[in-house]
Amino acid sequence: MLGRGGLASTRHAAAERGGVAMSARLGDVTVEVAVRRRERVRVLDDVTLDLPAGAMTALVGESGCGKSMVAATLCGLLSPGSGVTGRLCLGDDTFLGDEICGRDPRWRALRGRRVGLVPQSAATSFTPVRTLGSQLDEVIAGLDGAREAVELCREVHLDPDALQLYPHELSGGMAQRAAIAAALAGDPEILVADEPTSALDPDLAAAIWSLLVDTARRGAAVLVITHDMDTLRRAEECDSVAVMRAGRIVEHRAAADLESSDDEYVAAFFEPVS
Ligand SMILES: Nc1ncnc2c1ncn2[C@@H]1O[C@H](COP(=O)(O)OP(=O)(O)OP(=O)(O)O)[C@@H](O)[C@H]1O
Repeated sequence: MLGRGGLASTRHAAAERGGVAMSARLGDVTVEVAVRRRERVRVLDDVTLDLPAGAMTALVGESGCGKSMVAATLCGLLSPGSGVTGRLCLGDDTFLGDEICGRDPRWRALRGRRVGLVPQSAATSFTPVRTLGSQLDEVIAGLDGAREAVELCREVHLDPDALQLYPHELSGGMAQRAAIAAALAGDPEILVADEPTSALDPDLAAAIWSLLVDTARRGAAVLVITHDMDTLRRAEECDSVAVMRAGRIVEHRAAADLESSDDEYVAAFFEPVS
């Protein structure tokens, strides 16, 4: 049974913030990251992506196509020195061009509280020298979270005994669930999860997908970046899937429509594995 504590609290948080659930939109966003002095590489190319409140969106694409860059852009975590054009709307806040990078002061009130990230490298998102419990407590206190660490653990199907452990004592799957717990601590209205089930067995992966779908159904805009096409196929409640290639979104539609796409690259993602 999935924890329901966050259900009420996300609605409550949204109500306190004005009653309007937040959606996110990337509009014509191009990102170039600095690789050497005076040299930049284009990693996102004119990306437009709508993440409506209350909807679960998946983002798929070949390795290196820019999925994690979309996550970093949505969370204001692009590296300093990146060149950005376009527009990012997070609820009523609009960021233009380089404001998207993350140094704009408005990001401080947004990160964690309104926009949450489950990073791809879950294990390294915790410091190795402190227990998971002390780190989760700190995140909850910093974000004025409504739920305690034990409650968050139960919500993500992690045994609360794990709170006593140091990060190196967690399995990959435990670290992944701990990172999801940390991302949920501030009840964000926009949740970006980068490969949240890559280290989980199929049953746990399905449970985490249900949790993410629930998070969307209670009003959050949820983006899940994934290679886990089996779980994605079973997640019937996923509202739409965006497919990326070489820094661009090539299609964004309901999963059922993408299966019959004329684009071979897109259709290949949805072919059943024999
Ligand atoms: N800091 C950086 N400096 C230079 N290039 C980078 C940097 N970070 C990412 N890239 C490049 O940006 C492109 C997109 O990377 P990204 O991590 O977003 O891909 P991805 O689709 O998430 O891949 P994967 O599925 O393997 O995680 C890649 O070509 C990568 O090499």
